Amino acid sequence: MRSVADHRAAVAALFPDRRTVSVPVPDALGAVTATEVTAPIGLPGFDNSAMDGYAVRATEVAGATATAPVRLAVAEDIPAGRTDHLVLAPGTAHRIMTGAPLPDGADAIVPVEYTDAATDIVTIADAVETGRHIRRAGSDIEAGERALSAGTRLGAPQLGLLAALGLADVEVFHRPRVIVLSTGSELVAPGNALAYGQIYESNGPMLAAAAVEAGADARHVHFVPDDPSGFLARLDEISGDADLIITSGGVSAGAFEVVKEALTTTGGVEFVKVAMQPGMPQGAGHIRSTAGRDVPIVTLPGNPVSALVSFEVFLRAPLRAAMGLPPERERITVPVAADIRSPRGKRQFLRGVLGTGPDGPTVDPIGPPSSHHLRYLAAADALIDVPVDTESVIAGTRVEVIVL
Ligand SMILES: Nc1nc2c(c(=O)[nH]1)N[C@H]1C(S)=C(S)[C@@H](COP(=O)(O)OP(=O)(O)OC[C@H]3O[C@@H](n4cnc5c(N)ncnc54)[C@H](O)[C@@H]3O)O[C@H]1N2
Ligand code: MOO
Repeated sequence: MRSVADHRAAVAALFPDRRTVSVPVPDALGAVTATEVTAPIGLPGFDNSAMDGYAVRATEVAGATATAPVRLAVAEDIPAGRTDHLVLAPGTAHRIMTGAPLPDGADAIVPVEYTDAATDIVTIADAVETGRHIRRAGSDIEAGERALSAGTRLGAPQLGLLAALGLADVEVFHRPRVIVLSTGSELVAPGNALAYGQIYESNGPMLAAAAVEAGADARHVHFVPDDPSGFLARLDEISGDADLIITSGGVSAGAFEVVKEALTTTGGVEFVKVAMQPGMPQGAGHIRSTAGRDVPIVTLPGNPVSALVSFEVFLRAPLRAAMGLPPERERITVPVAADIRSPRGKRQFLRGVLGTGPDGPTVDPIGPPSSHHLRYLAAADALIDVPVDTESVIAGTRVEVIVL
């Protein structure tokens, strides 16, 4: 049997080197910058008002109080969006709105609340110091400064900054397009009635969600029955648009193992047993489309827990690395709250729940080890990584845990 580490290396080797692409900023959510982004303009781009009010010379309103207000003629209205350069003549004020350009000569803004809001002669009942409520050009970022470092994951605020800088496109690492194809003649799409012996297809949406959660551009397509020629035809259809295909099911030892049967005939995919539980039967390689495209393919076992644990163990890290993202899952070593039995010769990834004991964090194994117990997988927030040569772990022993 192949070790987990060796199969991990085989899967990682399928991923091509990171590729840089330029994408429109609105489409870049979740991507990682491939290069540093330098501000092409300063922000703000011009001195402007931080308040709705009146642009003044601070010295001219220095003595203003409620009982001894200052009156100034309102010479201009400056709403945001005015693009002409204005000059504030001595002894006047300009009515100005938030974000509007500051007229030359003005050095402070009196908020409208401290005035009578007049449009001809404004009565100002409070003094303001020089510079008050003015947003200076370049006070957020200067043109030529670093706006984002290379390797930044683009979330909403980063996209906002890029847009504010007037950048239409951004250089990012290509996010692999992942397509998930489930196989199984027993499968029925959720929302339809089940006949006896049928089950709802859950691996497609689950694995696509796992890939999206990892950062990839992933989707699942409608499953196919256990028919090798139909399976190969579907693979060919989806291979034009995928950087990675993940299949589920049809890779173990019985009859009607559609994935193994079809891809053993075409070649290019190696089927192996990996010394782990769940997730023993695995396959990895490339398929060649009729259009001549070689697409990496990873064939996961059909048992739902096996499929998702296999994704965690083999696919999550290389997928993230391909997009410039760190592996992200934290590994901790904590005492286990109950005894564990583990199969000889297999590295076990057991579902667990993190908790707190009298001496700090602990992990509690939940559910049986067999790989159809989706319910316990859904309740777990950790995978307990039991080494291949360990057959039993006594409660209280420290174990390595992958925090989900
Ligand atoms: N004689 C042997 N039998 C099995 C072995 C073995 O070594 N010798 N390995 C077992 C192990 S371990 C696993 S894991 C499974 C893997 O089998 P396959 O990858 O061939 O998967 P299937 O047989 O197609 O399905 C297994 C199981 O999972 C259900 N399933 C499949 N696809 C989906 C889906 N998309 N959504 C929900 N559930 C799915 C399927 O109905 C089966 O119950 O083989 C063992 N057998
Ligand atoms: O390897 Mo299977 O994944 O144990 O059920």
